[in-house]
Amino acid sequence: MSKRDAGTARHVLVIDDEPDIRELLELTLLRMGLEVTPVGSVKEALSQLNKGQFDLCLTDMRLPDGEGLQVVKHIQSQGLDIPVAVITAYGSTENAIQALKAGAFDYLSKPIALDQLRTLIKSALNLDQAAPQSSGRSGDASSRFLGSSPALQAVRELIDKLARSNAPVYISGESGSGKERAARMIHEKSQRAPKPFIAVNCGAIPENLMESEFFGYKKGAFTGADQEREGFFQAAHGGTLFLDEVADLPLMMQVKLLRVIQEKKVRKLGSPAEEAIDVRIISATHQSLSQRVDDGKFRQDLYYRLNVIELRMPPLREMRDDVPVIARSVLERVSEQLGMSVPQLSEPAQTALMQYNFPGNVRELENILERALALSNGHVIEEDDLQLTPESASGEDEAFAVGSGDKYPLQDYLDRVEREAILEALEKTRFNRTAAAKMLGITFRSMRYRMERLGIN
Ligand SMILES: Nc1ncnc2c1ncn2[C@@H]1O[C@H](COP(=O)(O)OP(=O)(O)OP(=O)(O)O)[C@@H](O)[C@H]1O
Repeated sequence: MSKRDAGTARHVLVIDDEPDIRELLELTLLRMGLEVTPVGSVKEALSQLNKGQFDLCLTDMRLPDGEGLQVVKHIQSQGLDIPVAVITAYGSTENAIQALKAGAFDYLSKPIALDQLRTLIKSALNLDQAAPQSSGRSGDASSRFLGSSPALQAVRELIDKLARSNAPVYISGESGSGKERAARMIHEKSQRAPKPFIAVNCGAIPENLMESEFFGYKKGAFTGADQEREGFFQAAHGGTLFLDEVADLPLMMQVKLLRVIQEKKVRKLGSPAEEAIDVRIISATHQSLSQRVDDGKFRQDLYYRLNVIELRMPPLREMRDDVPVIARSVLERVSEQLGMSVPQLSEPAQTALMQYNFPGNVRELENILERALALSNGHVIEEDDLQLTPESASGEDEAFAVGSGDKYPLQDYLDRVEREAILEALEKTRFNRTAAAKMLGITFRSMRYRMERLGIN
């Protein structure tokens, strides 16, 4: 049917009972050089799926003999490798989310905007890409998750599944547990891999700049806007936008974000026109987002939109057996950077690490090892070089450890107290030195000096 390359045209199954809409869909797809089989019911759809070879399925949600959701579920249960997008009634968020949860690739709301339809089709079939699935980087050590504990295996499996969808993903997990790394992996394993992955720390953008940073602006939109600029959404077009620390978004921005996600359109500041965007949203925070909703700090409607599928990153203490493998890889990387041979971990050092609680997770493990390497003789890392804080070691969390230690010499004792206080503040502020200094009531400069003196990295 395609006028361009009939032999290789991709085949789309279109399911809609309204003749006008079916025709509109069919025409648009044909113009894109695709082959189309239009049907009007769930029954016909299932029978076509059982006998035909399709590259994409586009289904209305409400059909005379059932729901589009049945088609989505059929495709999943039969293990058919076909992306399926659903068409939902205007404003029916529930339906869209239900379909995404059931495994739909994406959704379109009625009335169907043709630019959005085309973008969705291109994204699903990867029509823009010269080499689909060219995500060679997913196997790189830099983007791999090390470890073989059941918790991590489950994460890997879910990442593989999520990479085949366009659904928003919410990644929960403690600070330093690998949330950003997971987001990158989902992107790199997905069809979006050749397009940008834009990571944004929502807590780090001043509130007054947020709108222009996210949506871009036209020249002259405000004083100082001397040239047009793209926002994060435009920059991530075709790819993935990773909203880290999403709980920190101010409420005013939450409303705007929700609108963009719902409409799949953005408007630059100072521009009269909206532009269609095709961006997959992955969000993360170390805080409990549902608690933020309960506290009235996070909009429930946005929470539902973002948290369509949740990926929970396990804390390192739930995967203690993986600590040696991860530690080895960190030591290899750091020693290579320093141009030295890879040091060994002594038995007691390894045991101590495996028993440690790691409030800062893999990132803390990396910091501990980098510091230990500097303190060690360069060949073997001993337990002492690790400088693990006793109150974080497993099983010793009740007592404030410094209190019970030796008070002489006084300087050592005071250093231990100071170190405990600083580490505690750092842990509580997710290793944000500025916030930790504030909590301790000292200046940032003094904080830096004290950390340096005590060898805290
Ligand atoms: N399983 C793993 N194997 C190897 N490295 C890992 C693993 N998990 C995390 N890392 C590494 O740990 C560090 C912290 O990970 P990442 O930045 O993804 O955490 P995060 O949860 O996003 O942290 P934050 O909450 O502070 O933003 C990174 O250097 C990452 O590469």
